[in-house]
Amino acid sequence: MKLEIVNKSPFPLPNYLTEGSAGIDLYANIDESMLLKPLERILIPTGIHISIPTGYEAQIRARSGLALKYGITLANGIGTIDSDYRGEIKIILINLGQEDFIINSGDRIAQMVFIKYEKVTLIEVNKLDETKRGSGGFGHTGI
Ligand SMILES: O=c1ccn([C@H]2C[C@H](O)[C@@H](COP(=O)(O)OP(=O)(O)OP(=O)(O)O)O2)c(=O)[nH]1
Repeated sequence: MKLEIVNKSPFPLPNYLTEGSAGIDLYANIDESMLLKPLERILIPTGIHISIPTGYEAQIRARSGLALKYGITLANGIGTIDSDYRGEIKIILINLGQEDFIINSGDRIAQMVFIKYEKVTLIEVNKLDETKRGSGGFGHTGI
């Protein structure tokens, strides 16, 4: 899939689809370093704008190294970038660690993956078909 991208950051475009890597690293495009205290959230600009083909979305995901070493993850779990969004992609970081975390311009703070999704027509009914599981969930089969 080809995708148009505007890069207003000074950082090079990522080498997507090389070496079998699924995620494009996203860089913090900030004027000054920022401090993220434990349990604080912050919105970090990337300088990246994209035009995603209809039927696809981009997902913003945490970087596992930052999560494991510092507790730095995304406050929204996975960010959804809609195919009709033309604004700047921004990253909602949260510090779930116990130490202050400093974000410097050019740090790779998250990654972006492209996903094809199913178009769904919702059909409203009064009753659903029956299954063995029924309403059971949330560990009802034990651990
Ligand atoms: O981590 C994120 C999540 C979203 N967005 C942008 C792209 C997305 O298309 C738009 C709206 O995101 P979302 O649908 O998650 O936001 P919402 O809270 O439902 O607001 P809206 O009413 O604007 O849809 O914001 C980001 O830049 N980063």
